[in-house]
Amino acid sequence: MEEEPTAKRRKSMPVLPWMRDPVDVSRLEQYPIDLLPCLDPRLKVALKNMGFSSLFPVQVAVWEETVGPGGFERDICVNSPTGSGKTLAYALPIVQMLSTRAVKCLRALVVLPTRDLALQVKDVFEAIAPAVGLSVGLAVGQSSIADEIAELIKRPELEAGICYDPQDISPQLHSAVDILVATPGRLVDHITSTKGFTLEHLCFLVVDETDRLLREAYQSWLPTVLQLTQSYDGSFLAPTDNFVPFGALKTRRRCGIERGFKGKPYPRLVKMVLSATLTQDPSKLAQLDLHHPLFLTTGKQRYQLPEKLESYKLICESKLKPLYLVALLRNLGGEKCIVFTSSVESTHRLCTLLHLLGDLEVKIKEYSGLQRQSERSKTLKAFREGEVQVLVSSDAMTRGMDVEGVRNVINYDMPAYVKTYIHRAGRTARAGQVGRCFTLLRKHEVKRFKNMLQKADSDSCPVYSVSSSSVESLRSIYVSALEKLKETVESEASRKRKIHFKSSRVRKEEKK
Ligand SMILES: Nc1ncnc2c1ncn2[C@@H]1O[C@H](COP(=O)(O)OP(=O)(O)OP(=O)(O)O)[C@@H](O)[C@H]1O
Repeated sequence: MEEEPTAKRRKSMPVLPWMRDPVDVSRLEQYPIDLLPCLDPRLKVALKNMGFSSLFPVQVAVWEETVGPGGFERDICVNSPTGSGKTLAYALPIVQMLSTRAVKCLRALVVLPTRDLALQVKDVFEAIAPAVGLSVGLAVGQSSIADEIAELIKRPELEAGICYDPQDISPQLHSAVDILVATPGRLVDHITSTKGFTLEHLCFLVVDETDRLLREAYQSWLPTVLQLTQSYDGSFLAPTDNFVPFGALKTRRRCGIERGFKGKPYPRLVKMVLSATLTQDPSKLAQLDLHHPLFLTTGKQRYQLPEKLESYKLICESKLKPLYLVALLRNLGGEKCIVFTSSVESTHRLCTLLHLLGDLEVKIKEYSGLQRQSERSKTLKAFREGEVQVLVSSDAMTRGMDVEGVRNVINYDMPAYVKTYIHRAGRTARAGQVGRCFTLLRKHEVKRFKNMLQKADSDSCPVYSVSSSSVESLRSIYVSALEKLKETVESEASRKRKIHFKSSRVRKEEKK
């Protein structure tokens, strides 16, 4: 669940000086890839193969401040709406910078809060990095640690029949990847126990979904990474050694307006932190130990919804809420849709109930933190491929997920915080596409919802109505579906109790 500072804390919280003078990304236009200065032609081809012909504004802004005239002089903090293309905004400059590397070693680390997100980001790197001979690895615990190590570490070829002392071969172990996409837990596992795994050559650290990652300590992954990458040896690839014409790209960073910056050496480790709801809390940001950060944001408001998102509210009778949902889903006529609930339990209950109501001609699946990863991945794949049209999801899954063709998001339960609204709604209307977000409200929630939307710079949220006859027509099957739901939930609970009892008995017997 997203959390927000209370109004009192928000008022008293000072904004860091560098956050008061941001670069406004909304003033930039898309930029044709063909004209982008300094872009390796092989990457141009890779981007075209992805179907991209121009860079989005946030990607142009980051390019300007990194590969472009900004020259990676400062760490980059990006606060830009969901679906605005933040992944490529950091992936492209990193791959461009590493494209000239001579020796393979781990130079870029991207950390994400969940495995599904990490897989998604790895796919973006995979679409461009191989074009310039770079390899990308994944450390998320999807496979066994041994398999992961085999992918990440290159072992020397040893002669058969000879016994080697593992201590002797350790120095000859090398990274098999240039870029690593990781979740914090598995990253720490590799740091602490994988022979040959080292961050000593790291040039780029990306903390995506920063506010979410900073909220949870995850085995102190951040202090550990920072400690291992602190010493400066001057080996950073300063991009400004060769003069390059930047055309229309410009930066104000070279004007020397930043006090105390001139003459500072390049940091060996460049950090890029990004979110659609970047924290402004100084104590949280301090954990990142940013080097002269540059803040890139969109517009004046702290939170921004995608430009082509339409928000609607659907006011329902409390007891008949599921029927309003069914009526709404019928109206959407099989368009891809994500339904968000407030907890993993209600996700499961709602999904079961929708199946019991059995009135919809769409395939509905549950997607929540209560399920095994393999099950979740299977569901997500089916949703991506269009075999499943409706995903009933818990909040744990809201952030970052990029599924093509999601036209609608439904908040079955009203989100508690504006940040949650932003991340949920942001699963649609991505990359400049249109999308709709419906929020089911009980009468007493209407005012709170209105106040919440104002924080997201959105005043427009018309009422969406479903016909009362379509709700009424479902009443008769609803009563029996509710009874069946009760039975199903009880039998699942008793099955779980039995499994729990059996496994604790086995454990006790093993101890004897
Ligand atoms: N230059 C581009 N041209 C066309 N499509 C693009 C471009 N860059 C990114 N996209 C597409 O835009 C979509 C959103 O990108 P991405 O997932 O990086 O957004 P995001 O800003 O990280 O969103 P979130 O905050 O929800 O994580 C993706 O489907 C991606 O393929």
